[in-house]
Amino acid sequence: MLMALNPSEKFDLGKVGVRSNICRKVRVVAKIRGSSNLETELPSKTVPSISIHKASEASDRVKLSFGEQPASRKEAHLVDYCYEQNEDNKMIFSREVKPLISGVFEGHNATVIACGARGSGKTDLIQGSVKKPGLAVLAMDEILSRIEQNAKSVSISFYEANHHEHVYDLLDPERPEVFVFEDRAKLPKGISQVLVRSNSEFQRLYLSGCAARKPAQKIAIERPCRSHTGLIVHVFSRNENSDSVHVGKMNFVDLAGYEDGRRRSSDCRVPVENHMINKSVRAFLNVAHALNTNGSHVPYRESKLTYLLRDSLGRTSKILLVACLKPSICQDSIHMLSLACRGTVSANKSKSLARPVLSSSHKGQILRNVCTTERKLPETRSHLFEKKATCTTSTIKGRKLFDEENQFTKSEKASSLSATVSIVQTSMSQEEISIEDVTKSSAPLLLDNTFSDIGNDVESNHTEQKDITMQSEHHHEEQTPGANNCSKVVSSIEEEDGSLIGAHKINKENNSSAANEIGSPLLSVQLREISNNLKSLYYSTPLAIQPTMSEDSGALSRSQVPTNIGEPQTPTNEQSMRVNDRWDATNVHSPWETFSMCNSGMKNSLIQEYLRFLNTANKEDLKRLKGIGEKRATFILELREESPEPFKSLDDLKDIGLSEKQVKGMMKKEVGGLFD
Ligand SMILES: Nc1ncnc2c1ncn2[C@@H]1O[C@H](COP(=O)(O)OP(=O)(O)OP(=O)(O)O)[C@@H](O)[C@H]1O
Repeated sequence: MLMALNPSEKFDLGKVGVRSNICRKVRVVAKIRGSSNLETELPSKTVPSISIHKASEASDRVKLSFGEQPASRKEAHLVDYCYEQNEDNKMIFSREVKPLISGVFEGHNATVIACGARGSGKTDLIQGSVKKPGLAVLAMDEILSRIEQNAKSVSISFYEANHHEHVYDLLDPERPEVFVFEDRAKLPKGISQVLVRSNSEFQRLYLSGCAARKPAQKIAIERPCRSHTGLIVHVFSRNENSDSVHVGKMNFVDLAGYEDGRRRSSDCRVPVENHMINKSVRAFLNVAHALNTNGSHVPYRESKLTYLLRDSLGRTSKILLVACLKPSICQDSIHMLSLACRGTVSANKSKSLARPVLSSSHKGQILRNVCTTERKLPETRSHLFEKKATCTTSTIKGRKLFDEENQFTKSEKASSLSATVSIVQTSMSQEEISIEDVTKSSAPLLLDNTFSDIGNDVESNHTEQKDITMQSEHHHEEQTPGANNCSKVVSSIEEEDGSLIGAHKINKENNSSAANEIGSPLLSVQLREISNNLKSLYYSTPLAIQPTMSEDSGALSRSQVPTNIGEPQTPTNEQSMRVNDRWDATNVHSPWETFSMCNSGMKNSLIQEYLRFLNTANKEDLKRLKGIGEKRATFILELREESPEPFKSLDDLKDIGLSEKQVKGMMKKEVGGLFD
């Protein structure tokens, strides 16, 4: 049962549409779909009702709440407007989409995103039917009528992305998988663009594209596999030389239906696709949230699709997010609505309510902050770890939270996480993250995953530091940014102890001036250095590799500094013990284990060096890498224009169209080449 507003109250056209969305970039509206025959037959008592209350007299914004309870601040969801069952696509089009079309002709990209639970009417909204056309069809009609007046032309692209985020071209009868790049004109390459002259032509193409996804969609008779679809409408004009010039584009994204990732299918399995699909749905909502809260970072890289559409999801684009709701309200609908309207409170107010949805690059920043903090603190490394264990009230709360959920078992993990949470709070004060918000979050899975990722990242970062520090003792401090950080940690320890400062300082100065002169040395040269480093590690004792801490201060002792890089020696028990003291998380006893540790350090250094190379090398040098040709090198440079350090992990190589397997193959080839 819906509590309808007085229609005259609702359609105060002076206040609706984009005009009421002054501070926020994304307009968020809800749409309650019509009831099917079955739903109409259900007695109203069995269907929880949606209550719609005007948020204030001055605007069209409404609060949605569910069930019989009166709307309180906690349970109400604020949206810019709510379209009820009797309000059809034509009305939504004229009030919401038509104003965006004018913007496209003026050069502003626009995006309409439909999100919601499964079966909430997203496809009905975007695609519609022959009798009741959807927003995309109505928009195309409008665009086609305008291009004639404005001497413009229009083409379309249509794609589908599955739960692995593989993108398929729906306008190509073969339905091939495409790797989508953008060229300098911001046009997607690798996906068909078909010129459209009339609406009938468009409908034929669009409907055949829609039909093309159906057979591949079915994985089981009862449960079609979920996927996202996207239509891009490109508007062009002709310049005096009759060349096509891209004016703007409009995207219609029909996101796959959200379904609780823990829900089991009829054969009692939890489908893996649930988790994957939900992740990319959330990526869109996280982008919308970041835009609406004026976040300093917009997490486009959380999903391939948000990255693909980033120029239509930017701060100058016009974005409409429609949260589709089933008339019979369900938990999935409420969850989606709560995520969709996170940023609607107000640009400023919502900052304090913002949940700590952390993107991978935020995590990267946090990890860098961990390193920087370690470097800056005057304490020795061991003191530092003690410090991490004593945390502020909120970090203790945070640790408790995760301990309770058995996210972390090792004490180091817990203390690393605590340190991370406290650093999140200091370094990301803009977002005002509070642990209470974490506990109250209506997206616990997301947060759990995010924080457990951070925990893992922090831990691997520590491991990486340990490994790299071993190498830094062999005067290769300049090898990687990570190694740099760690060597500085070692140096500060040395300074406290008063020993070795001179030698290291000279060495560092030499290295840094050499590095400045060289700029970005060739990867192969750097890899060779690491390779030589490995050789020296082969021929050194574990003690020589890892100077130990003196027992009371934890500082490096002069007597334990490696002086002898000669014949291999079997470590004594005492030496092994010291190794264990130094790296208390590991139990290194045998030469084999020591050797394995060296290898893992090598691998990390190689990866770091490879990424640094991608982030800094010039085009010609990039093309010397296996698997990087002219196109990819150009694309890498473009990525670097957008963000100075686009490659933070090997996973980021997916952005240049390389699969995990291809990346592994490339790394193997690079390393293998060293022994030629
Ligand atoms: N306005 C409407 N009136 C009556 N029934 C509707 C309406 N809109 C959608 N439906 C019905 O609701 C069901 C789901 O619609 P639709 O396929 O559009 O949802 P969806 O959110 O796209 O689903 P999915 O999450 O599976 O992609 C369909 O059976 C459709 O017929």
